Amino acid sequence: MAIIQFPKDMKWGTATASYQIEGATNEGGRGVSIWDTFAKTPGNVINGDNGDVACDSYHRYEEDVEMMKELGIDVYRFSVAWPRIFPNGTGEINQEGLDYYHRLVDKLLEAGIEPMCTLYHWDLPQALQDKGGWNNRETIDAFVNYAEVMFKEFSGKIKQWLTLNEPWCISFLSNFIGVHAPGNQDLQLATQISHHLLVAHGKTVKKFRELGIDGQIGFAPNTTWLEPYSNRQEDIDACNREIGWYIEWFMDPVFKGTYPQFLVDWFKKKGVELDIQEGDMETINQPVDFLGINYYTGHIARYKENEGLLDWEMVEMNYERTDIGWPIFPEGFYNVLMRIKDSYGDIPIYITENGSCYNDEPENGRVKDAGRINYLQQHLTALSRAISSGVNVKGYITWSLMDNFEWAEGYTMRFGIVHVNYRTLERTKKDSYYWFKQTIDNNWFEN
Ligand SMILES: CCOCCOc1ccc(-c2cn(C[C@@H]3NC[C@@H](O)[C@H]3O)nn2)cc1
Repeated sequence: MAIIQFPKDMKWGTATASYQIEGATNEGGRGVSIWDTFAKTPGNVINGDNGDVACDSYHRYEEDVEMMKELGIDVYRFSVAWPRIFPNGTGEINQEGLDYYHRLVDKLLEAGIEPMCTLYHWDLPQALQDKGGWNNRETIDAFVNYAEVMFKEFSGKIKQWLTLNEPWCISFLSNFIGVHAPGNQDLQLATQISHHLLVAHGKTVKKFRELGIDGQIGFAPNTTWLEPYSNRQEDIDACNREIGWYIEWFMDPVFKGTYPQFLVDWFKKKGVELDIQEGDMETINQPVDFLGINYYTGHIARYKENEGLLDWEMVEMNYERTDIGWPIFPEGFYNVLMRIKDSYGDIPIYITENGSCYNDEPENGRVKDAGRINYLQQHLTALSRAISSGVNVKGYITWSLMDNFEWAEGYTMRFGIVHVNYRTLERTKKDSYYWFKQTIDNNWFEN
């Protein structure tokens, strides 16, 4: 057994997102989002699930904050539903929407918990989608306008801001692979959207600086790791393309001001022509205060000609998998963090999402989610290794505080350290909640 110890200033937290937990989609003046539309289109979400009720956190946020206070976390990462602030994306501000987030943030501050606000976690106002969504450069300015309102309204209360959650999911998963809203399957469209997202991020960071807001700002790309099946260069290159699609495609523009040429060339071969306007790359290349990193899984892979977009295939190595089918691959977590350190230096990093899907149900009021505890132990050990190797990790925020709407998987996949009964909305703290509480309290755990 080993003691895994963390730095004394390590921050611990939990994460959620508006569409996944709030419910009350027709309340408080909220406008329609693309996820309301997508989820209500038959076939898009398992069981036809949608976010109309979700965890009802719009009404139950006080109970949720109490659970977080008992947990002893330092920071709570939540997202704001843009359609609650601007029901039509732009134009008239919905005061009821601002009021809800003031209630939430005030409750967090009262509990001694730092709010970390994600401005965009996928619930784009449908009115903007109707005008082309992220493919329309006007949406960039609409986003900056929305962000400016939030910065001014919550200045002094919220001091940790994230512009975008998982731009790879917003662009490629949602507009090329097509399993998330709005469900397009067009590589040119998706790649152009990825560029517009980065411009929106850069313009928002510039606005944050211009306003002189007290606080820090970053963004939260999702990452993955592919370990080459062999040391053949074709296997190494194939893994590099997939890792780069998540990491370098989004981080090189922000930290280096350029797209990774090997991927630009690869996409060009696939017929993609990026429309980059004068000044875009300088806008994107704004210094950020910290980098959010989301990591869940990785696998072994090898080159396979003409397979998928990037010519690789997964090699089944019988890794243990979580209930959503993702391999448990903690070495990938370490490797991702080391790759980022080697590429981008000592940028402060928050792990803004890491967690696992286990669908254990309560028995006599207890949820024995040993699998989730095992996943946390393995990944926090990998994180400790990365910190010992010099990665500048400031905090660890687990996904998620509670079971919630897991996008196309609906309510069938549970990522929470707190169980939610979606019929009664009763919350039940799982064994992993108590394990995480002890780890936070100690700032170490026994592996
Ligand atoms: C047919 C091919 O299908 C490919 C599916 O490809 C993916 C990739 C990645 C994901 C994914 C889901 N999550 C968890 C969320 N992160 C943000 C938060 O809202 C969590 O709910 N992270 N990555 C899903 C699907």
